[in-house]
Amino acid sequence: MQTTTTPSLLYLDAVSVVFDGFRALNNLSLAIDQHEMRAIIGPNGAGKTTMMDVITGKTRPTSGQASFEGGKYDLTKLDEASIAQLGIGRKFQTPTVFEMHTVEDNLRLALKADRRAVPTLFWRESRAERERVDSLLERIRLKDHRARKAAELSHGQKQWLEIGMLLAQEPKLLLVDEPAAGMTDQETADTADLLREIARTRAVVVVEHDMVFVRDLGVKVTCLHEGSVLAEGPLDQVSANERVIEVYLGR
Ligand SMILES: Nc1ncnc2c1ncn2[C@@H]1O[C@H](COP(=O)(O)OP(=O)(O)OP(=O)(O)O)[C@@H](O)[C@H]1O
Repeated sequence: MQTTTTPSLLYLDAVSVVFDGFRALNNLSLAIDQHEMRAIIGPNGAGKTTMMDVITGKTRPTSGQASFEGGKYDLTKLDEASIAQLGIGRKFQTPTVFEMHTVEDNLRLALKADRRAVPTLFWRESRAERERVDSLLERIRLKDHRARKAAELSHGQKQWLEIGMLLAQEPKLLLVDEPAAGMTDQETADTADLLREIARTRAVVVVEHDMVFVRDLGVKVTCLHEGSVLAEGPLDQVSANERVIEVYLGR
């Protein structure tokens, strides 16, 4: 692989993952640009989670290449912590916030884990920290809930808080797994807005089954099937693809 010539932020090249003879990913190639948001769709078992696992270093490809920042880093050679440190953040489907802490304390804790942070004396009181918490609260629409315990938030608000905690670490690429699952229609629409805002300054890959939400995102869509790309392009084009209808949308 010519790791130095690709301009993409994330580049998967012919990645295969074989579990006990079963090909969860089969020659999967995918390129994500800086500040691009991409929606990944596809039927159960298509390989979406396995693809995220390869990107984050949880699963090693059986063959193929995965690189980050225009080929600067070979993700297949790094462990999960090092990949997170490079600026790849992952949001799993179930929110994992500190329920007994307030919303703003959750964000403060996440700021301390800022992968770029230089240890600062009296960091707790620092004005920079307060400003960052305020700006994150604004962004994730929880300014009026800052002093509430995370446990008291709605499911959707908890998802936003966790996204805020990931943003505190200033990822270059944010991977988000089914953010709209279990959300109200309004929360779903707000989440699409939030992710669009986030994608102005970083890349976002969203795995999602909710087609209303995917339409709201208004971004390029990749449909996976049996571990490979079945179709890729604008949602209208992908959703008109006969094979996509057959294996996924027409169910
Ligand atoms: N650790 C593993 N060992 C064996 N098989 C696995 C393992 N992880 C995943 N698989 C299989 O690989 C295939 C792809 O799974 P994956 O979870 O990536 O699909 P998915 O597209 O995320 O599906 P869903 O939409 O249901 O989350 C599935 O058939 C799954 O059973």
